[in-house]
Amino acid sequence: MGALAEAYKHSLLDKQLIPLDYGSVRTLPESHIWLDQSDESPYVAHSTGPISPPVINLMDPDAPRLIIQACETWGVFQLTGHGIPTKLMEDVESEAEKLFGLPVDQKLKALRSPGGGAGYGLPHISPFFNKHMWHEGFTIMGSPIYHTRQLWPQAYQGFCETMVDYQNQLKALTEQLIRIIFKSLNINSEEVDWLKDSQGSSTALQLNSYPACPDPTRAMGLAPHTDTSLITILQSKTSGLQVFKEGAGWTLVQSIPGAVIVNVGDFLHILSNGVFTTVRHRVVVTHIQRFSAAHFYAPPGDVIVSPVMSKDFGEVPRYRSVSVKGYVETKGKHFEKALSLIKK
Ligand SMILES: C=C1C[C@]23C[C@H]1CC[C@H]2[C@@]12CCC[C@@](C)(C(=O)O1)[C@H]2[C@@H]3C(=O)O
Ligand SMILES: O=C(O)CCC(=O)C(=O)O
Ligand SMILES: [Fe+2]
Repeated sequence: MGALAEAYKHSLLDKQLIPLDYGSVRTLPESHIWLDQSDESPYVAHSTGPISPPVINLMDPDAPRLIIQACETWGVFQLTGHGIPTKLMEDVESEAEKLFGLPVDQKLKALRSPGGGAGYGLPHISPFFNKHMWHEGFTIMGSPIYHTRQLWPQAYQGFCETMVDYQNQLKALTEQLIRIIFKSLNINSEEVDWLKDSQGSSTALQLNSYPACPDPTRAMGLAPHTDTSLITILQSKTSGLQVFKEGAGWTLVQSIPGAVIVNVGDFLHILSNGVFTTVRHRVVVTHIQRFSAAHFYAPPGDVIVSPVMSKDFGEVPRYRSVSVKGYVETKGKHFEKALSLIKK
């Protein structure tokens, strides 16, 4: 929990956004047609593209080098050999399927309150767009019990156990990756208090559902964004995520069974003085419903993030120092402009 709970708090105050009853919609409503938004149109790329992000096995002795390289070139890679049990990954997916399969009235009982971070609802970034996304999400920050009880007054335990187990394992995996990455940044993990005793770190688990869509090429699953995190780890059985790469455009990340997708977030971008790419990504939809689970990790709110200075990462800082809290607030107010607002 922590600082991430404050994300987009203010942008939501004036609008209560409620997901559609997707199951009952036969044609795409005007409010959900994105076609006119030129190069941002979901229609542009439903294909894989000639190149795609690297696949890295964490057990490979060469993994650290490959990870650093991927952070620079793509800002995203797929990871195998990560140790997250297949059974747990499957359970997360099937619990998500159960949750989003509930009747709308039931799901609305766990609706995110205005300005609240956790619960059921449309993406937090929705107020920055004039069209709605073809999406419904369930955000977990800290214990999932409060909102899950509203969904299943009696039978919330199985869901909660799976999510808590997943949160713990994903947090540990994220911290393992951070240690690898910090080495290349010349940061001694042993001297980073919040990493040694990660109590204060902020995490969030986002379950995403992209309902079956009657008109996929004109709808947007999740609008282009970069993540407000140090690192995000994503799982999905089905493809749908696209990443933007300079020179290649929007590229579909083909799902590999058992692999997770790791992406660089804004904080790692700042820390690396802009050398690691905070990857812009979005989600396309199809006639078939898709689920994903994204785990966000950020340092505690009062930690100051400043670009590291070295031969490899530059002698001149490209960003001003920011507190995690302060940046989350700037992102919530200015979204895409947040990084440029803290440029030197
Ligand atoms: C911890 C986070 C990170 C959040 C906000 C908060 C909780 C949910 C995350 C997402 C999940 C869906 C995409 C996104 C863009 C959104 O709308 O909500 C993400 C956002 C961010 O990465 O900025
Ligand atoms: O569903 C996906 O593949 C991506 C989700 C995502 O980008 C997010 O939750 O931030
Ligand atoms: Fe994302």
